Amino acid sequence: MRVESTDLTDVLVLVPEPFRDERGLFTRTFDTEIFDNAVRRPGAGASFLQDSQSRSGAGVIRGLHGRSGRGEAKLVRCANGAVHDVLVDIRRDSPTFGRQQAFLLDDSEFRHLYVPPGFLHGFQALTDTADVCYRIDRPHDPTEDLGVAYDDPGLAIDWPLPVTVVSPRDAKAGSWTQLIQQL
Ligand SMILES: Cc1cn([C@H]2C[C@H](O)[C@@H](COP(=O)(O)OP(=O)(O)O[C@H]3O[C@@H](C)C(=O)[C@@H](O)[C@H]3O)O2)c(=O)[nH]c1=O
Repeated sequence: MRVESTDLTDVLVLVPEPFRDERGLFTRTFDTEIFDNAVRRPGAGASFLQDSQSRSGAGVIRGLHGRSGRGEAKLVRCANGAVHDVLVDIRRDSPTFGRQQAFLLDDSEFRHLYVPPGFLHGFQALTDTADVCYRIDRPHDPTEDLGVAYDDPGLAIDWPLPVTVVSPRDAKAGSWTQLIQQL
């Protein structure tokens, strides 16, 4: 597994190295030792507590979601299909505060994102079926949900496909301006 830095401070891309043969492929999707070395924090990899998977149809957007309090660290990958994944840094003390970056996550390169606490996260499914798997380091708690509208003009995220479906929660999410006032 290779580790790449990104334009966003502390966000990493973990790139597995699949073994391919006539049967298909085998890939290790996570390696605690490599991850702990990359974030320079022994035990960091073992701290992921919940694994989740969502399935979306083409054009679906989920997000932008964040978490209040001490936030949550996340590992995100696309196990089936492809997604356009977007992160926004909401850490006021970060050199990349307010900046966003998009990543293609798919089932051919298997790139993973390591997202530390303090980010908004969202994605759009690019394929008829897109399965996104993610691990978090704190149990899910909806009382800490933060959200910003995926089409907020202050963020002006360039989503690649026409939007097909969003959840009722995401459809009524607040603005980027409102969020930064409450940080
Ligand atoms: C996120 C989550 C949801 N749920 C429940 C709540 C709800 O009834 C149902 C669907 O939840 P949501 O509509 O919030 O799912 P979704 O919109 O897919 O939420 C996810 O979006 C992406 C972008 C993220 O980054 C994730 O952290 C998460 O916020 O599943 C859990 O039980 N555990 C969880 O960890």
